[in-house]
Amino acid sequence: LDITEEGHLDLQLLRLPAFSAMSVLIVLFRNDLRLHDNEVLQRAVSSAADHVLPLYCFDPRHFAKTHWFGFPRVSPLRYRFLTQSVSDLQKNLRNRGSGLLVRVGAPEEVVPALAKQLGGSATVKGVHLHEEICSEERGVERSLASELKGLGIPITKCWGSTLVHRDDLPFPPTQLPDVYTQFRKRVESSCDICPVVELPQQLKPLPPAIAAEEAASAVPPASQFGISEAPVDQRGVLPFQGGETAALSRLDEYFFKADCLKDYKQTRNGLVGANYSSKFSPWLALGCLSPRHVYHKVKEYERQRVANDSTYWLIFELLWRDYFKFIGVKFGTKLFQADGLMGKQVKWRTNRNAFEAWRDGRTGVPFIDANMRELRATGYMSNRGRQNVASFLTKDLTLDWRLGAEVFEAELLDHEPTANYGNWNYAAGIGNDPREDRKFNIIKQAMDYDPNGEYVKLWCPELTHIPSPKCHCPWTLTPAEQQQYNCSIGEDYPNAIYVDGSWRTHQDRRPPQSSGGDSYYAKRSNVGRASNGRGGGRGGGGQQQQQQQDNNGGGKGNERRYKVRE
Ligand SMILES: Cc1cc2nc3c(=O)[nH]c(=O)nc-3n(C[C@H](O)[C@H](O)[C@H](O)COP(=O)(O)OP(=O)(O)OC[C@H]3O[C@@H](n4cnc5c(N)ncnc54)[C@H](O)[C@@H]3O)c2cc1C
Repeated sequence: LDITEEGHLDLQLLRLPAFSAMSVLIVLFRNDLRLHDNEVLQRAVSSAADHVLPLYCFDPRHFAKTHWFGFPRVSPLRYRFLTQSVSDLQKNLRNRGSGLLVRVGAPEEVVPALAKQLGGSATVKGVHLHEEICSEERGVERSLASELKGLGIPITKCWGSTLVHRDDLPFPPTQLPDVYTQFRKRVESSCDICPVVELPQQLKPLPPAIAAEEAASAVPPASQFGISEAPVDQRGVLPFQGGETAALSRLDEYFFKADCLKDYKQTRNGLVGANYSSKFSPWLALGCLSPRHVYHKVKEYERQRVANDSTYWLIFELLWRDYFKFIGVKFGTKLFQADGLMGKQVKWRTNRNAFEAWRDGRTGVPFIDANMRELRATGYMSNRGRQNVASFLTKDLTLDWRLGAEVFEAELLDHEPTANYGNWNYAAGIGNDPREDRKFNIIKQAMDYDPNGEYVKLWCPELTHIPSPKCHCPWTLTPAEQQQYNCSIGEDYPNAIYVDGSWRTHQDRRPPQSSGGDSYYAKRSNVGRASNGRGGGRGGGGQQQQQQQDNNGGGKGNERRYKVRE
């Protein structure tokens, strides 16, 4: 017999098999793949249950086809990021005396089967999970709840993916303002951000009956879902590694080691390099990083180093993420419909050749091609790039915006249904705020944000010898220039499938100065030195300017500020 120092019989050490007096809570992980700030896990481990069983289901439906056009739903890169995240979670749970059972199947089938295996409601006292927003995920929650009801097992849901808790909103989600600025101001003036939830160092043990299966369980190989191995491209802005461990280390690197947060607002629209923006999005999307944790780290940075426009702006951007999540709550499946949030009927084209040229980075418009090739090769594209390729697809090619959203869904490491489809609604001019309906001048954008052509040449090496700004509009090259720059248009690099009349004025811009001081980054960091103190760069222009700065695209607003500051 195992007797503890106090002389009590230790049932745990006896390793008794599952019996009816033992109680278990199942924690179903979905897009909350972390231990920090995880309320679901915290509630389960502080409950009266003897055992907590963390579970992740690889649901084959996630790896099937996209809804409208039947593209493969998850790219190899996205799959790799997911499996790295699940494996990291498993490792971190094991380090705290727990573990993660990984099974393949739909949660509404896997969880009831597991509950029965453990002894049904006599043993399993509940299933805990984070609540999701969109229709598919909510459908899973409903089916799961109904299956478990049949077994007499309750399901408990928690809200945990936004910075501002849904229950703290100063209005019901159905009355979410249609203008982001109004949402932001009301939230800023009346909401406190919840503190992060702490977990004990030692978690509750797994049910003994499952321990052996858990020890042997691992993420399924990509081939199980017909997904090929992910490529590695050294040109990527960051070697994105899935999981909470990498997420927390990226936060520490960006905020504290490289000290980039103080310049974020000036650098966030850059194109090449790891540190111009946070790159938190892939980890936020899978819940490897909690937005509340990011918020409290910003506050720590502000106390220790500096509080300025940039530190504020990162929270401002996280609120955009929240805004789209609450749009998802308010508008439901409208987010995914051709007519969008506004129910606006637009005659979209579906020209296959044009779409494939866009998707594959062969449009002959370098700024578009570079961005699409980066997405394909790395699973990431900058916000500036996303706005331009989305505008080009919907406003220049007038192709169905859902083609673009589904390509992004398949390929973006950070795909979140609300952020992805919400931003596409705005780009296509069918969102809930008509002021977000903007057409980007692709050549102006390319020349403003990539004045030396560094970005387009990184992803379209065919253009290497063409000086800037001509590298942004190769269709203007004479035959002699094509020969001189070793790039035959139509052979080495595609003919442009579309050239907009409004690009002409920018095509004739003079080449940039060759001094390093002309680069986007140099300009931006000089601007950064000028602003100090929270809100310092904001109040001056009155209501109208503020509205422009709040614009999701930052297109027109940002361009204007950029010029003024120059
Ligand atoms: C057509 C289109 C589709 C998009 N799809 C997604 C998507 O599926 N998932 C996603 O996270 N972002 C999406 N975005 C928003 C934005 O492009 C990315 O969040 C950003 O580029 C991620 O890089 P970062 O983490 O370095 O951003 P940072 O500039 O460092 O911003 C910090 C965080 O704020 C949030 N954020 C910033 N801008 C937005 C925005 N416009 N909408 C929602 N959240 C925002 C993100 O969580 C981001 O990680 C999309 C934008 C467009 C135009």
